[in-house]
Amino acid sequence: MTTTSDKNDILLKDVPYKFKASTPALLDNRSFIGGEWVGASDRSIFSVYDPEDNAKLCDVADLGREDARKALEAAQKAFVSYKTWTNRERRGLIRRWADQIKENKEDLAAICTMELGKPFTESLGTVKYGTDFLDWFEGDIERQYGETIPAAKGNNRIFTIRQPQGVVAAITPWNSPVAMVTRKVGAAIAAGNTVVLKPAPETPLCAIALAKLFDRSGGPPGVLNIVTSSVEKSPEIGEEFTQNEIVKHLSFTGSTAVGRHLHAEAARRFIKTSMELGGNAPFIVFGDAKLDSAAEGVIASKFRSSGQTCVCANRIFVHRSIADEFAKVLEEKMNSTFTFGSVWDKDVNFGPLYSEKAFTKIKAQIEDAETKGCKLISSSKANGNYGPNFYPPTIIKNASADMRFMQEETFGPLAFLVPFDTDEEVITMANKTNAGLASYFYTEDISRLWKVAEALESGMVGVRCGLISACEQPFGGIKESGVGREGGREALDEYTEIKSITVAL
Ligand SMILES: NC(=O)c1ccc[n+]([C@@H]2O[C@H](COP(=O)([O-])OP(=O)(O)OC[C@H]3O[C@@H](n4cnc5c(N)ncnc54)[C@H](O)[C@@H]3O)[C@@H](O)[C@H]2O)c1
Ligand SMILES: O=CCCC(=O)O
Repeated sequence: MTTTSDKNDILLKDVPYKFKASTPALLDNRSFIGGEWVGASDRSIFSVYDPEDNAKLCDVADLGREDARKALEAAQKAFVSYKTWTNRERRGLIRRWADQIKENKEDLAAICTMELGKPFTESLGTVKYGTDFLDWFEGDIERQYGETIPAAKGNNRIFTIRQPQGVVAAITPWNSPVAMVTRKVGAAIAAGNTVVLKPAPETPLCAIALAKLFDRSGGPPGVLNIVTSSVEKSPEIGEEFTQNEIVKHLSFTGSTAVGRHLHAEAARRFIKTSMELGGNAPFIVFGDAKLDSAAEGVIASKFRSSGQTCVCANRIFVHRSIADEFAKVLEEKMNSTFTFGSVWDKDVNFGPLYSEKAFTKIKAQIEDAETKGCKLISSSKANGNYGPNFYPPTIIKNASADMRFMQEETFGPLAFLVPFDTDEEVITMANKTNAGLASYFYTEDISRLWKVAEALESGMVGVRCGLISACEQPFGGIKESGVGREGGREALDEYTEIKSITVAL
């Protein structure tokens, strides 16, 4: 642990500006509690690194359990008045926040590129995706209807209303530091709750920037609070979130292992949870598929964000009759799709992995596949030096069920191709995982389309499309991929309670 010696608030320094920021004030390294920008009460800090070269970007306030408690108290205080806001007033706030993000999209994208290593053009896309959620929630806020229910007793009248839950504690991962925040926090605030957010230690700067924009939009103090923390201190914040009676809803996006732990802890106090966890998506190319479009689907699904999304294809099953031809088509498309280079170059569309840890995991999966006799084909243009965490988009032919990738998320740009013979066999293989987030398949047969879509055990299915993520879609998984849905018309329901009111006439 490092400690600042001067004063509580850590001033931003030593952040290399790799872009011409029109609003440099967006970049900050402090937390945000009750409308104040603060450092850790014990003055500790942690470092954030640039995935492109592993160089240190800056130090950030490393808050602990006491600070998290203060943030929860600030959120509870703010809830007292925020819950009286009309839906139209909340709608205005979400609108202004979305507008602020749109006005500052280049700065925010640049911060995303700095801390995540995402190519700048792709970061702009992720900022747009993040803002789409706020646009969507804004549209839904005024449609939080109740019902009237015919009563069995003649003199009674029953109706329901929806009310906010109170203080929501939110935890987000590093891999999508803008959209995972707006998708979760935007819905909670739109529904009338107040929030304490703990962003990932690897990518806290986007969350801080989003809070700055929220502040500028007239967000009242305490409605959104940010508690930044290191890897080491995150568990104590998790403990405070699950043990403090102020928290009414714990909303987590991240790995299944951490989600399982937090879900169990939250259950002790019957805190409502939303759990958006890991995936292990199957992607099936049936023998009748159009190979060009299936290959485009693989590229969209597998290689988006260098393979680092929860919905990335993880296991690609290809019918044996077309397996060789499909690998060839995929290789050609990969060669013509990707441009490598500095992530700040606007033409570059494929970046490094987010850390050395991720790179090591990919290498282990590759070694496992090579030991078991697989052939590797990497994108032909990827032979420059693109930094220590760069791994090129790669096809692994003739992969088999005994390999590591079948049971663990790859979270990197490795397309494992597994041949199959029958529909029954491939559906059994596709469902043979504890995860159930996304699945994809390509076929031209309408009867197979329905049967397979119904048989796949996942919360989301992409049929003849590799990119399914959208604000209007209920996003979430079954099995060990989580509980609840984010986005879609279900989103605000997650953050409200139904109250039934019976009136005797
Ligand atoms: N289903 C979805 O919508 C979705 C979206 C994005 C990412 N993910 C999943 O997230 C994972 C990648 O993200 P990650 O590596 O950041 O996951 P992670 O579980 O390691 O960390 C997620 C967050 O939890 C925090 N955390 C870790 N241990 C904690 C604890 N004991 N108490 C409180 N907080 C704790 C981390 O600091 C981080 O903020 C992948 O498995 C991916 O599939 C899922
Ligand atoms: O990584 C997970 C979320 C990305 C998405 O919403 O598509």
